[in-house]
Amino acid sequence: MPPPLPATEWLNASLASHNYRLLVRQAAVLGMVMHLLFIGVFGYAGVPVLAAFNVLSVATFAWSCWETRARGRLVVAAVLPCIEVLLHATLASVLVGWETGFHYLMLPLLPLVMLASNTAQRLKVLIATLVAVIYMALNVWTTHQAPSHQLDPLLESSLRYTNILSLFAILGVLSRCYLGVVSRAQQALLAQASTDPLTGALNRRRLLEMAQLATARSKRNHTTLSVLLCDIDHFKSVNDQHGHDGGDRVLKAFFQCLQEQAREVDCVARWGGEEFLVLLPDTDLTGALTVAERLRRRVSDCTVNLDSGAQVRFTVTIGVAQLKPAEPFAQVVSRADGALYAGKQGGRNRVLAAGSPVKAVSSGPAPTEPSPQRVTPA
Ligand SMILES: Nc1nc2c(ncn2[C@@H]2O[C@H](COP(=O)(O)OP(=O)(O)OP(=O)(O)O)[C@@H](O)[C@H]2O)c(=O)[nH]1
Repeated sequence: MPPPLPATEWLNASLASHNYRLLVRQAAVLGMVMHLLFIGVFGYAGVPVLAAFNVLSVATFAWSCWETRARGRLVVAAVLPCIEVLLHATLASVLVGWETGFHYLMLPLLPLVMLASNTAQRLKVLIATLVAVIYMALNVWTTHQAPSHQLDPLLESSLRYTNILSLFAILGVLSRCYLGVVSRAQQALLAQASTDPLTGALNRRRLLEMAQLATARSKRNHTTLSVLLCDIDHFKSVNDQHGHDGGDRVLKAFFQCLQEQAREVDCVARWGGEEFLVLLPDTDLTGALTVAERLRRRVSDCTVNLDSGAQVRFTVTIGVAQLKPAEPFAQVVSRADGALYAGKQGGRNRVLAAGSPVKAVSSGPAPTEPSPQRVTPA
């Protein structure tokens, strides 16, 4: 799992995602189509300067579309249409008047600039101020100066309503896009807050949340719930012999083994250091002991190949306990911990059950004592 990223970097990563690239490309294609139509409209209305400008606009949107295909040029692809909108709105307002509503298309530039995650705050404020000044200057200019081309009233209204509709559409799409980015970043942060960055296992905090739910469900539905507390044997010596990186590789391999043995409804969490806790809903002690023994065997068959060429074999000791009625979750963990401790004392590489009712997986008399019981000989 990659190291955790700060929130702003998650946002940047989301903005640079495939979806955002696609959105800019679609907007560029739409811009090309709209400006192709404007070439015809302004040609027909006898405003050759605007018709010619729209030829440039089509070229700009085509360029923007092409930039979305090149890696890392998303900023260029997004900035080109913004410059075009600013120039087009200014020119059109001066030549065919404020009433045509081209100035409306300048308004989405503000949220676009302010939400751009890679731009420095000062630059954002500068650009936003510039847009506001141009907008107001245009309004003042067009209030005192008649447009150089007076359009047919029907065409003027059609252009105005088209521009108003475009404004709503752009703001709607922008809001939807930003919401998507924020919710993806939120999900990523939530996942980060719930998992152990080294192995990808759930962390202790998340496990406790899930355990609270599982305990409540088990008590309400009168179903069983068990826990496995698993601790790698002599892990310190793995670190000592193969370095911390080697130890980390063993931890990851161990988590893989745990995941392979667990069902989808089970929760595997890093409880701390080289200790993992597995929560087994709808599982009684007998079932939990079976899972634990399978896991113990799987781990003892596992070989971790390190970059140094060394091969590491390791074993695990597992304490198993079933939740008793009315028992808090911390108590069942504490009993599993007691069994684990006894397993370590007894020689390691074994599965021990704690509490009552106790049943051994291996053949032999079923233990009757609530104290830790050895299930598997080392
Ligand atoms: N590489 C690595 N080591 C860790 C990590 N977290 C804890 N450890 C190491 O895990 C070791 C745990 O050692 P001990 O508690 O003495 O246990 P042990 O050597 O496994 O001995 P037993 O549990 O008694 O079999 C310590 O050396 C910790 O530094 C980690 O994230 N990565």
